[in-house]
Amino acid sequence: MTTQLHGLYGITDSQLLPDTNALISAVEAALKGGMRILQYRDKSQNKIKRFNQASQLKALCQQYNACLIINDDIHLAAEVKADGVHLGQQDQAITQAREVLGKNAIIGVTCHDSYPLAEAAYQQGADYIALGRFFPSATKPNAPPASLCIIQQVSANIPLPIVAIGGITLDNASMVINAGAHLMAVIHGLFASDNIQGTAQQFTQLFSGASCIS
Ligand SMILES: Cc1ncc(COP(=O)(O)OP(=O)(O)O)c(N)n1
Ligand SMILES: Cc1nc(C(=O)O)sc1CCOP(=O)(O)O
Ligand SMILES: [Mg+2]
Repeated sequence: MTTQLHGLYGITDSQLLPDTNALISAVEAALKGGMRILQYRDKSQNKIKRFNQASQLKALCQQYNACLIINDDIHLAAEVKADGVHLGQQDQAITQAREVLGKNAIIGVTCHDSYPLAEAAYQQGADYIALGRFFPSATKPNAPPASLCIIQQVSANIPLPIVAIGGITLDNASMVINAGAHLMAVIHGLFASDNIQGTAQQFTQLFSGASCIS
């Protein structure tokens, strides 16, 4: 598997897009606009809905040569043959994800504003480091704030792609890119847009050569 982690990283939100048809249409619009990495994030306990939605998103992402990452749930990632999983500091361990998903899986880890957490994630075999939140977030208003300096510090010392998250919009995206972020993880700034395809296109144009080939 050849994987380049770069560009727009859309994340679904079960409150913003509760209906499966609306979810699939919104994601397809973002894929048409150039998004090549998608995270399925649904905090509900509805296993059947989560499996059905994640399976449909896997097929859709495959159609567009895009990666599907599952938030929090290593076993759902395995069940739907997703490309990887995103783990927070309160989620399961990287080693456990690697054991279940194998060496080619993409494992991303939330490191907030912390260099020691980023260093630990790198040592434990993470594939990308997520930092944030950089701007006020409509989706997760209580996420701890991060300064742009952490992007510079991590990119200077750790050879992994950096994902910036939290309140990212077309207006502020260039700040995280200029600081050294390789991917922008976006929920509201993408999926709450009236024109998701056009917004994805504009985010994608901020990068060149974004792709995720499996
Ligand atoms: C790309 C990306 N970065 C950070 C997060 C947040 O993960 P976590 O801290 O586990 O919080 P939840 O998303 O699970 O509420 C993420 N999901 N994706
Ligand atoms: C899921 C999540 N994690 C964050 C963190 O800082 O770890 S911020 C966040 C929400 C991102 O959504 P939006 O683009 O709407 O702000
Ligand atoms: Mg989590």
